[in-house]
Amino acid sequence: MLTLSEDILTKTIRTRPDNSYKGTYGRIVLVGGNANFGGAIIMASTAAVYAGAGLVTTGTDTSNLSSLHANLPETMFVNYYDKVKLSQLVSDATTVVVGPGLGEDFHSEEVLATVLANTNADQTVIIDGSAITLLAAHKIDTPAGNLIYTPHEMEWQRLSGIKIGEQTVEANQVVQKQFNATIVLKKHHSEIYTKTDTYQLPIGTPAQATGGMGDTLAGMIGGFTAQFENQQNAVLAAVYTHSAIAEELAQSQYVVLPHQISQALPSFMKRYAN
Ligand SMILES: NC(=O)C1=CN([C@@H]2O[C@H](COP(=O)(O)OP(=O)(O)OC[C@H]3O[C@@H](n4cnc5c(N)ncnc54)[C@H](OP(=O)(O)O)[C@@H]3O)[C@@H](O)[C@H]2O)[C@@H](O)CC1
Ligand SMILES: Nc1ncnc2c1ncn2[C@@H]1O[C@H](COP(=O)(O)OP(=O)(O)O)[C@@H](O)[C@H]1O
Ligand SMILES: [Mg+2]
Repeated sequence: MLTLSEDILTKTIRTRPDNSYKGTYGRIVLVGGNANFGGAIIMASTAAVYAGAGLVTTGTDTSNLSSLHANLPETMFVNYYDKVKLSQLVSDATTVVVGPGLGEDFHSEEVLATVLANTNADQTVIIDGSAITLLAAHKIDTPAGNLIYTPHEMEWQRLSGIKIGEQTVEANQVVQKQFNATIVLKKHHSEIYTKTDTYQLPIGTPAQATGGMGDTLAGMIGGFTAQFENQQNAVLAAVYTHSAIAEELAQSQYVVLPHQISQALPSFMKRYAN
C-alpha cells in the first residue's frame, strides 16, 4: 500500500490560466438532502463551490431551498422530484455527486435511479452516503464511466458484504476490482482503492469525527474532479486536503466543523497552486 503525501497537492492543484471562464472549471450537480437531511447537501454543495467548481447546481427537496440559498447563493437549485429537469441537468453535467442526506425511502430510491439513468461514460460520478446504502439494498443499474464510492466502514460493509472487522486491504481490493470503480474507504487514516493502486492517508484527526464531515468530502471530491484533469490525482488531492485543513484547524480547536473546512479551501488551495 502506498502512503499519500503532500506532493499530491502540488501535482494536482493548478494556477488558473488567465484565458479561462466558469465553464473551464466544470459543471457539477449535487443531488441529496431530503426534508430531514438538508444540511448534508448544503455542506456538500458548499464544499464544491469553495473548492472552485465552475458552475454548481443542487438538486434537493424544495423545503431546503431558502436555507440553501441563504448559506450558498452561488449554487443553482432544482427540485429533485422534477424528473425532467433533473434528468436534463445530470446529462449536461461534467461531474455528479449523489447521496449526501438523500435518505433511504421509496422517493430517495426513485431520485437515485433517475440520476444514475442519466449519467454517461464521460462523467465522473461520486456516490456517497444514502446512495451507497440504497445501492446495497436495491437492484439499481450503475452507469458506465468514472465511478467513485465514498463509504464509511458500515456503508462499505453494506455495499461490499465484507464485515467491518474483516475489511483487510486484500479483501477490499477484490471487491474494488469487481466494481471497477474508485473506493474511498473513510475512517481514521482512510484508504483509497483506485483502478491501479491502493493508498493510505497518513493524516487526519478525531476532531473530524462530526456529522457532515463526509458530506463535505464528497463535495470536495466533486469540486476537485470537476476542475483538475487527472481524475485519480484529483480524488487523492481532495482526500488529502480535507484532512490537512482539519489538522491545521485542530491545532487550536477541539472540534473542526465541516463548513470551516470549506471556508478554508480557497486560501489553502492557493498555497499549493502551480
Ligand atoms: N446534517 C445532516 O443533514 C447530516 C446528514 N447525514 C446523512 O445521513 C445519512 C445517513 O448517514 P449516517 O452515516 O449518519 O448513517 P448510516 O449510514 O446508517 O451509518 C451509521 C451506522 O453505521 C455505523 N458505523 C460503523 N462504523 C462507522 C463509521 N466508521 N462511520 C460512521 N458510522 C459507522 C454506526 O454505528 P454506531 O454509531 O451506532 O456505533 C451506525 O450504526 C447520509 O445520507 C448522510 O449523508 C449525516 O452526514 C449527518 C449530518
Ligand atoms: N477519528 C478520525 N480521524 C480522522 N478522520 C476521521 C475520524 N473520524 C471521522 N473522520 C473523517 O470524517 C469523515 C466522516 O465521514 P462520514 O461518516 O460519511 O460523515 P457524514 O456522513 O456525517 O458526513 C470521513 O472523511 C472520515 O475519514
Ligand atoms: Mg457520510
